[in-house]
Amino acid sequence: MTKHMNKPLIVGTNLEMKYLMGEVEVYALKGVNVNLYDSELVVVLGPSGSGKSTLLNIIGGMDRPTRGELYYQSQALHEADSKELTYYRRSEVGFIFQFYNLMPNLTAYENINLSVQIARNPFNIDNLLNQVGLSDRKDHFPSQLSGGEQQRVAIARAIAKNPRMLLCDEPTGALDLPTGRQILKLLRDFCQEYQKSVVIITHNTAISEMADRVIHLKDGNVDYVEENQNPVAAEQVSW
Ligand SMILES: Nc1ncnc2c1ncn2[C@@H]1O[C@H](COP(=O)(O)OP(=O)(O)OP(=O)(O)O)[C@@H](O)[C@H]1O
Repeated sequence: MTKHMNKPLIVGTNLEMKYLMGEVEVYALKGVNVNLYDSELVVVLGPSGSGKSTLLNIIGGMDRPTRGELYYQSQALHEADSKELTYYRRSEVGFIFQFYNLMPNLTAYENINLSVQIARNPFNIDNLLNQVGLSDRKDHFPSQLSGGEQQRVAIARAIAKNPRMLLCDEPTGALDLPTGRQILKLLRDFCQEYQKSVVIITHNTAISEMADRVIHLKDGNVDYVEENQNPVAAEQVSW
């Protein structure tokens, strides 16, 4: 695939994550290799406990691997100090979670503005609200919005700072099918229009049909990787 002829944005080699539970060592990742590219939508699929969130947290600079190497372009994230990781998270990574994580006391506009204020080269908030179909809801508080609307605000907030990649943890997990499709379409559009890297972790195998690449995790390892030459449109995903 031509995309993969470009230099990868992220190169993770032999990533290991070990937790100590009292005397017991738990390996959430056991030596995972992963590359991410611009303009590519990757789905990470795997059963509960297979290491999906751990991998996303490492790629997003929230945790450092206990072994292995992780590069963002030429930056060695596995060796970065917490200040460097904070800067990386702020400027390069947008996060989207299952339960939106909006500030309840701020309006839709103000929630998005939070991320704009820490950005070097942010997008225009009104344009983004328009793009996610929420111009008429900008002054609403999260409690006045449906789940799908809240998730659209969360996506606008993650995109607003113009990150190089979007990392999404079960972004449609709390939504019905039509609303979930709208969210998936926004993620695909962001990937395509702005040539950004999008990673979606999920239990939902149906979502993998829209991915350019699917990484299957099993018990802390990459089980296998599939490439979709003809990913389906987000509107056609069904579960
Ligand atoms: N902070 C932690 N301390 C100890 N063990 C942890 C910690 N975080 C994760 N683990 C363990 O690591 C393994 C992988 O967890 P992880 O959350 O990455 O899986 P997951 O695939 O995202 O699961 P789910 O789909 O249920 O969210 C699990 O066995 C989990 O219990």
